Amino acid sequence: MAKNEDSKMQSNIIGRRGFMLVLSSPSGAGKTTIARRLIEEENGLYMSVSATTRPRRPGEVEGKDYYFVEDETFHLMANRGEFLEHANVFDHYYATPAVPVMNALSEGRDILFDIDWQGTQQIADKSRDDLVSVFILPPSTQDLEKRLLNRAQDSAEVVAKRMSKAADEISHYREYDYILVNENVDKAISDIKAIMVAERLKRDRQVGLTDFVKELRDQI
Ligand SMILES: Nc1ncnc2c1ncn2[C@@H]1O[C@H](COP(=O)(O)OP(=O)(O)OP(=O)(O)O)[C@@H](O)[C@H]1O
Ligand SMILES: Nc1nc2c(ncn2[C@@H]2O[C@H](COP(=O)(O)O)[C@@H](O)[C@H]2O)c(=O)[nH]1
Repeated sequence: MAKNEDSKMQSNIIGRRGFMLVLSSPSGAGKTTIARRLIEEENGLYMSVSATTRPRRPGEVEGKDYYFVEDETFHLMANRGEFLEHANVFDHYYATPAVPVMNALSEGRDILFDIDWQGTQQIADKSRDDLVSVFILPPSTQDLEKRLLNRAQDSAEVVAKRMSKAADEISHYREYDYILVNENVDKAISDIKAIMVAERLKRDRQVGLTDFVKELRDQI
């Protein structure tokens, strides 16, 4: 599928600061599925690759899905201030390396995050204006459990633990800018693309706007 170039063109003329597009949801609602498609289809959108102490799942690739690190390395990096946010989720540590994100934003690239509500709160505290947050709900609890089981990548015990935390995760939906029910993946993706188009046009993100408008007016 061709990548969407439309909203990039205006950025090239005026100059734009990137944003952080955060997806959160209870485990299994579909963040990873949606994120992979968005990265494939959206020009100018890049995935933030988190560091984690959780064991690698079959098929996961180091540096693409996660940076898999030992507990000791994780805490060393956290103490050195290398993370934009970090949290303990389902008994493992997860964190967003800060440098790639900061570079991307200033270069006008948008960054996609698949992180939990704790990380989203930390990013909102540090950098609210750069944040666009989307909370994804499953159509039903039964669907959520079915998706976790069908994914077939976690033990029954892990699935049960994730289901038991779902209500807590969902209780944070009010902290997000946009709420989507992921019943149909294509619809969820097209809704997020619509959000991105609108967010790319926000006046405050268009850093070259004053100069551009001045030039237009001077030409009249
Ligand atoms: N709209 C949908 N309809 C049916 N199945 C879906 C839908 N969206 C995602 N799935 C499936 O549900 C399972 C869980 O999806 P996914 O791994 O993307 O969830 P997640 O939110 O990233 O979970 P986690 O937080 O545990 O990483 C996958 O097998 C995926 O193919
Ligand atoms: N606060 C953060 N949460 C993160 C990060 N990377 C992933 N996550 C969240 O953890 C759970 C579990 O993920 P899984 O890959 O083990 O299924 C899920 O809710 C992710 O959104 C991060 O860097 N920071």
